[in-house]
Amino acid sequence: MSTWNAPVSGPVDAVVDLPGSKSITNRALLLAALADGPSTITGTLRSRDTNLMLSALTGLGTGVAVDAEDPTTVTITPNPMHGTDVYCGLAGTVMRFLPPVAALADGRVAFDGDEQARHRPLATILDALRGLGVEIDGDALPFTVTGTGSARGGQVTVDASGSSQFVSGLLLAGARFDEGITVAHVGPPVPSMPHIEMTITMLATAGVVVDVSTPDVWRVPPTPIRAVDWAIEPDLSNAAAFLAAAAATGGRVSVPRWPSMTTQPGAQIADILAEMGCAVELVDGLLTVTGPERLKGIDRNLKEIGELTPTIAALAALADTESRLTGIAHLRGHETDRLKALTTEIGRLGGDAEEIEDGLIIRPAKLHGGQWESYADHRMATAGAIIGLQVPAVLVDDIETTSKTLPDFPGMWQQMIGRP
Ligand SMILES: O=C(O)C1=C[C@@H](OP(=O)(O)O)[C@@H](O)[C@H](O)C1
Ligand SMILES: C=C(OP(=O)(O)O)C(=O)O
Repeated sequence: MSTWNAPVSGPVDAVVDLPGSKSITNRALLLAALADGPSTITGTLRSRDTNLMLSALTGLGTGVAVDAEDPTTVTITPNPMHGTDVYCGLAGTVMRFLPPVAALADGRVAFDGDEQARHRPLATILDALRGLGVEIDGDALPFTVTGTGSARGGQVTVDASGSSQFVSGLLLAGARFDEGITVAHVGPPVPSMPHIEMTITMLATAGVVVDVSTPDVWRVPPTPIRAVDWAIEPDLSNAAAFLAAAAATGGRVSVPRWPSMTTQPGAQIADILAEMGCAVELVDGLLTVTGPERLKGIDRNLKEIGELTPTIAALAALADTESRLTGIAHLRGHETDRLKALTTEIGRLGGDAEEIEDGLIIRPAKLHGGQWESYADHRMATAGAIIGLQVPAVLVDDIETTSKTLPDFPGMWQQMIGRP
């Protein structure tokens, strides 16, 4: 683990091409492994979270062939699945998406992950699978799923207010259950609904039509999952951190290959930056953000786009007016308790951030340099980098943790500010 002196920068002027989306990559890999034939995936994100998914699928028996010249082109060949050990790291998409897949394996699948991952909520999905007759030992990491080669499926009720990934996980594998699956949510609203839309849209592309005619109920029929040669979009949530650099420095950042239609909630960063005072334009797939002289705070419910919070909070700490970020109580169960982490770290630099029941209030304050802890959270590390563009001597610990979803964040950042 190394301390990284976040570089200060004047107005940036850069084009930043982002690697593939974590969320789309891990869904595509999983669907390909359960499909009715081989699939080739292009633009595959190769980062810690997606490499963990690839290792887990390999362990379960799936054929994985990586192109020798282009590691982002991966061919997946489905095979009957068997018992193995699955290491989840800190990846929500691995620890929540794979237990239903393990239920289809013939044998004992033992899951474990990083120390911090042992504190992320999992019981909801493990209890749901138990309710469908799957043998599971444990309520959090580490736990085991003992599969019999098939799963009955059926109807299950969950409280998914802690994470949309509980619903996505059940839907992604549900078509392969004997009776399909019907998931009903009962409880406070589900966060990150666009990520459930992403799941439903990708299932539809693979020939699985999810019935969404009743609110908060998702019905997946038992049907084959078609093989699809997926082309992965750039990661718009990671793009957000680079676009934020334009906002923080009064500079300009463009991201090519910005999809005209997408299920990625990260696309909403464009609206948010506009509301904070940036000029935003999308021309022929190139999204360009030009930062203002003075950033405005924002009053916004971020329930749908919780994963953008650290990026938005970093900008809020640099803004001239107060920000209220609400609808994000569930961030306490992300990679770390992000509400506590952001409040603590912004405060350590002299900022004024207050944790409220479902979010944060961030008031204008003069910031100074100091230590910025990452808590093994990639988005905390990038939030420190954003503040460090304007505030000298922000020392970000464990910058390597950004490799969870980006293979070379420090290199890309240096290149963006023109100091490779
Ligand atoms: O399904 C997905 O790919 C994700 C869903 C969201 O999780 P939560 O609903 O737990 O916020 C999001 O924050 C996470 O980064 C990725
Ligand atoms: C919440 C996140 O990740 P995970 O997929 O591990 O839940 C995130 O990337 O912001």
